[in-house]
Amino acid sequence: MGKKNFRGKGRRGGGGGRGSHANGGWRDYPAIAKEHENFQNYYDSLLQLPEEEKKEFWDALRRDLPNSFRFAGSKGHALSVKRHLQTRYIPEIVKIEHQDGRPVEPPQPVPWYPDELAWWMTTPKNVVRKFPPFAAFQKFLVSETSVGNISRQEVVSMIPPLLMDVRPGHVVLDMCAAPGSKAAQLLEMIHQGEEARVKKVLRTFAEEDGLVVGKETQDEIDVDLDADPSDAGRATGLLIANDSDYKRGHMLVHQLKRLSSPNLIVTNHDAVQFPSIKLPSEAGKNVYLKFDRILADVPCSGDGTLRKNVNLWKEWQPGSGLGLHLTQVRILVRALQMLKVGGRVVYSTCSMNPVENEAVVAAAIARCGGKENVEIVDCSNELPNLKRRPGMKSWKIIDKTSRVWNSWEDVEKFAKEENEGVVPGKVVQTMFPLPEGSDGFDLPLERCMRVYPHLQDTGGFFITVLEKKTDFKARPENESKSTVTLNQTKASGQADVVLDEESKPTAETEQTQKPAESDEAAAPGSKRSLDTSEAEELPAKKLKAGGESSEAATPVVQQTETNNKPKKNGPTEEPFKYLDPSHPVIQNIKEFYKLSTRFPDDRYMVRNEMGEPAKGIYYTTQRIRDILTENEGRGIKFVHGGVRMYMKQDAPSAEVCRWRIQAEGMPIVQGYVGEPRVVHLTSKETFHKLLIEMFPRIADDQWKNFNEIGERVRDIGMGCTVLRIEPEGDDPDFSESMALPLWKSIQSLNLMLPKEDRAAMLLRVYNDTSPLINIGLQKDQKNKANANGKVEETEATEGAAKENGEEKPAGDDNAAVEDLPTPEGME
Ligand SMILES: C[S@@+](CC[C@H](N)C(=O)[O-])C[C@H]1O[C@@H](n2cnc3c(N)ncnc32)[C@H](O)[C@@H]1O
Repeated sequence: MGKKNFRGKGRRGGGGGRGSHANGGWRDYPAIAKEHENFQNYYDSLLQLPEEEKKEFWDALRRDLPNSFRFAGSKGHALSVKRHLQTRYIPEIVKIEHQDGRPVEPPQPVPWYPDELAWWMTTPKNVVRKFPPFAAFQKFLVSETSVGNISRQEVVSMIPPLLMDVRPGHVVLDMCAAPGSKAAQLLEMIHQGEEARVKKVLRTFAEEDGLVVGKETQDEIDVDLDADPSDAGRATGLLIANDSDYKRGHMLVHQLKRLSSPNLIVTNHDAVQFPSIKLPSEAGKNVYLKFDRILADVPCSGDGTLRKNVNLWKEWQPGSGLGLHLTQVRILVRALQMLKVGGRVVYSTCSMNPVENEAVVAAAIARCGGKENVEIVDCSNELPNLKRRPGMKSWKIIDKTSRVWNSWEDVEKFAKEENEGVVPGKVVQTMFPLPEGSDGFDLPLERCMRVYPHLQDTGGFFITVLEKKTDFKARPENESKSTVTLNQTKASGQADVVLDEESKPTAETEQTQKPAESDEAAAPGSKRSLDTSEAEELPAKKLKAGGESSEAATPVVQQTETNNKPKKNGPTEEPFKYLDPSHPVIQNIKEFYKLSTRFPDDRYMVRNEMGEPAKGIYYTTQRIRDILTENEGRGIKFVHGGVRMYMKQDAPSAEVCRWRIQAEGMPIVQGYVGEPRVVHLTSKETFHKLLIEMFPRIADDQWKNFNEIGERVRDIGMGCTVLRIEPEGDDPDFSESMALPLWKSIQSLNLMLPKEDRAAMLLRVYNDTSPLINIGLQKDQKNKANANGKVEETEATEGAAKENGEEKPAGDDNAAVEDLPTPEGME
């Protein structure tokens, strides 16, 4: 391929070097004026950057954000997808030139991300999307993103999970998780090493159980079985991904489902009142879940995202962050309460405003009893290549009228002397740095981390890692140490939401906690919402003690958030009902697939009130089973849990199990499926045929076209089988072992994979972008063209037609519709 210039409507030439050109020279549409006097003045005075750095800071904020992505999924798989970027796409990208002849900068690894699994390039997303020379690369990005192998994520957003130190077996909560890019990283960490561990364990009893597990891999040799040993190598960790917004919660489910993890639960709660999750009782005592790691990536004003959300240049308001401060503190306090001693909370925002950052950290630590109870972890040795600045120790507050306040004392004075006791909109004491000499003044806030746009060409971001040193009872919010009378705070909506009695639906207390904090068992369903977008709208209130209006009696009243609107709740979710292992369907599945008795059969679950298998059977970890079972009827809003493992299917005869293994459940169960239901494939060519052809025929000797698996697919019984792909040879594009569901019917075979998965594999393994061939449909069309109307062949299926978006053809009722299933997600 020769050199390629940009051609197209948006072409302007120039720009594009990392950090060197104001707009990259790509854009054609009217630019938003990237100016905001107040905003600039505030941050200039706040950050106190040296003059030359100040310019770099603002120049960076005005530039397009680099286009970044992360290779996701298990490490081995992620590395193999990364190899394609390096060997196939980068060599082509470097041939592309700007109009002025400068070469395009190819994607480069993000310097601080482990294993070079995160990459970025200066060419903006919209250019890659629109310009023909990038077409193949764009296809690769889209295809791998659609199947979950690539996560399009801003680089700063990748930092918090990396600082959480999540290990296999950990119990993790992501309190504000939607849309889920950080949750996906956390889930990957929980599963780290699982594939190799499971294989290592399977190998130990493979011979005894008559299982063929293939060659021993290097990963298997290297893996540490002790990292998560208790469940035959399977990951035992748990991620609860929560978001208070129901719709965003579903985006979260969509994003995380692609990882097919039985270790994931998605919930829909206000993080401030995240409910205590009950575990099976121990010695007659109630036990509640505590977390090893919690991510509090809280809602924020987002002024660090200016490069991505250019509208913020217009929309930024002085005091944008003020309305969120209290919610942020409450979320962080709740996180610290739910943490195990020794556990970590990572608090992060995409805001640069200390009122949402250091002030929140300081206020939360103060409520939790100070630095003896909660330590700010020194992370200076972590991610050494990440450039950052220390957290601030002093700052000013700007209110919504642009008035700048140096201290809470000034605010009180103004309120009392000039404003009839009313504090300027939403300003509260905890927003200010602690005065010298006060408790907590020596908190090492410099350990907080600030990422500025000009340091490494990113968005602005704030991260702090906190470690719980001991159990504590959090101080109620209204127990202020302020000299200001705050006894009206209940009336103004500042009641202690975590601890208050009315939010407890049951009389249960957490026996795992010290008695002092037993009231932490906050319950679901409390009436109080703290959705801050609503709180932003609240008018300033003026409250007077006892209704009187003398100056001396006028307390200073902090305006805070209240709740007057309903939460964005969704419909009631289907219940989660676990099946008894003796259920005839489970027995039938075990028998048909000759499942090893070592595979747990007490973790199968269905999603209907009857508790009977109807459409799908899901699988979860044992811990999730316990959680979903114990908390039934406690009002906890679980919106997702479990991996679909078996789907109901029309079967051609009574001997064929009507429950086929679903692709997403396959990695979990495949190693335990008995040889009678396994087909071993080793050749790249055979796999290509199965990927590109839907419903390829095996009847009339056509099984001979299937090379090494021909005889096997001719002889194996009908129904679902495990197709184990065990590449032979040293072709790096065809080197990954995998297991996929293959359906055998009388006349044909079909890989039970959604179309986008087939297309992604064709692209990845064969660099093939040709369309899929639906043999079933071709046959059907041939039949219809047959003027006699006699349908001689039965292969064309309703499912196949539907899969192509067609209605079942009229008159086809005569056709003996065969047993070909259409994979889920193909319709
Ligand atoms: C900064 S975003 C989180 C981004 C996410 N962690 C990620 O990496 O994709 C903040 C999220 O908090 C949610 N949210 C807002 N208020 C909340 C509350 N009180 N409790 C829980 N979630 C909340 C919002 O719906 C939003 O999805």
